[in-house]
Amino acid sequence: MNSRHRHAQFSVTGAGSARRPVVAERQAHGTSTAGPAALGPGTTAPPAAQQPVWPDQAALRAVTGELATLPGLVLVEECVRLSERLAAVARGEAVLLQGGDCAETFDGVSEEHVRGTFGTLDEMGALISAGAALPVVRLGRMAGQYAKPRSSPVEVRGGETLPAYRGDLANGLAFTPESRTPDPRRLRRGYQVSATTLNLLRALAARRGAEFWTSHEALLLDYERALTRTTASGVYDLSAHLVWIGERTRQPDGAHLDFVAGIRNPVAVKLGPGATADDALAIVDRLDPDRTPGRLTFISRMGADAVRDTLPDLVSKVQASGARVVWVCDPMHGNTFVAPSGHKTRDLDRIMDEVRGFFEVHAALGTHPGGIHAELTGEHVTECLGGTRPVAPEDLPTRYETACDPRLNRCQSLDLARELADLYARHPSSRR
Ligand SMILES: O=C[C@H](O)[C@H](O)COP(=O)(O)O
Ligand SMILES: C=C(OP(=O)(O)O)C(=O)O
Ligand SMILES: [Mn+2]
Repeated sequence: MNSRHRHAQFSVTGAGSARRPVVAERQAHGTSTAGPAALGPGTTAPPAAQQPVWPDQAALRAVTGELATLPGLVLVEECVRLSERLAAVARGEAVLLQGGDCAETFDGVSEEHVRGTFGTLDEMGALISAGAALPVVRLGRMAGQYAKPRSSPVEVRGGETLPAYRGDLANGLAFTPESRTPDPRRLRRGYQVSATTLNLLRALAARRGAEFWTSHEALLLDYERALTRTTASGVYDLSAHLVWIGERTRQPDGAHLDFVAGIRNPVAVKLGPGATADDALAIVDRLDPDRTPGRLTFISRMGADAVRDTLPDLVSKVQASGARVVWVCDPMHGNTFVAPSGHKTRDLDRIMDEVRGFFEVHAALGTHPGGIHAELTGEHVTECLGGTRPVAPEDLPTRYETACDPRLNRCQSLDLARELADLYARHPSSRR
């Protein structure tokens, strides 16, 4: 990874990000409204939170027009097959393992990096599969995870204020006015590097005759819409097999839910500690009106302190609605804090605690803990604390390379997988 990613420090307060109400982001400075491609007479575009403000609209139109003519990155039949695999997860017959960088970077696409994440997910999957005695569906946060929602629209360093980094699809990480100005040509580069990554992933998966799927947050709607195609089987976003909507953009009347309601890919939505059962039920009605197992995944990211209190009501009421969604635990985003050194970090003990809480909730309700969603890398970075080869607070500067959130390194990822294997083996619904 490029040295410019080292020592990334954040002036924004990371500790409370899980507690920030979703609506607070809606009117944030620097947020533009991106409407649907075509609107009927008298209709208005739903507001889109967390969009970059593109200064060059003509360049944006040119790039999105070009992307709209290019082949999709994935095939419709692949998306359909992933829906079938996720239906098995929803029925309790498989486990979902979703992971990868918080933010992929264009410069970070190397064979070593892609192999590292792929191999880590593969090893984790083998461990979890053995513990659960179930097949594991491997889904990378890869080949398109290039857009980031932010707590603050700006970053302040040494008295200078610039737009926050919103992912390589929007602007650059370097703290200069040129780099931080959103550039629509990045959308084309994002398509190209996603294709490069996918090419390698397909080769790695084929070598083992394994299935591997791709996913990213469908945040930057100009990009997602440009890669959406109307096919004989319906409308699909062919930028990835699965796309998800994040905690900051799941407003019921917002453009992001509106977008995924219109596509047939399997989709996921993050639910933070402020989410109510009514919020979840409204999302079910909107995205999964036919109650199709595999269509909708909820990614719970409550935080270790909240998961045991907040999750039961959501799971039981969604279950009572007749929906058979996949429940996945993201134990990363509710457990973020800033270390005294200024590094945004997470402690593996807290991550494990949230995972255990997630399993306890499902054990009490008799439902299936569908899987895990983690930010991780195969490299030996020092971004999260703890583990059997422990990273201590003083180690954080050694290899802190993430462009956004702290990732588990390979060793910490395997620690997590061993814990999951154990939890599945002991879970009441386990086949053992
Ligand atoms: O993954 C994403 C981060 O949690 C999100 O971008 C917010 O991070 P921030 O609080 O550093 O802006
Ligand atoms: C921004 C992210 O998560 P959340 O929407 O849960 O905050 C993420 O997955 O990187
Ligand atoms: Mn993240």
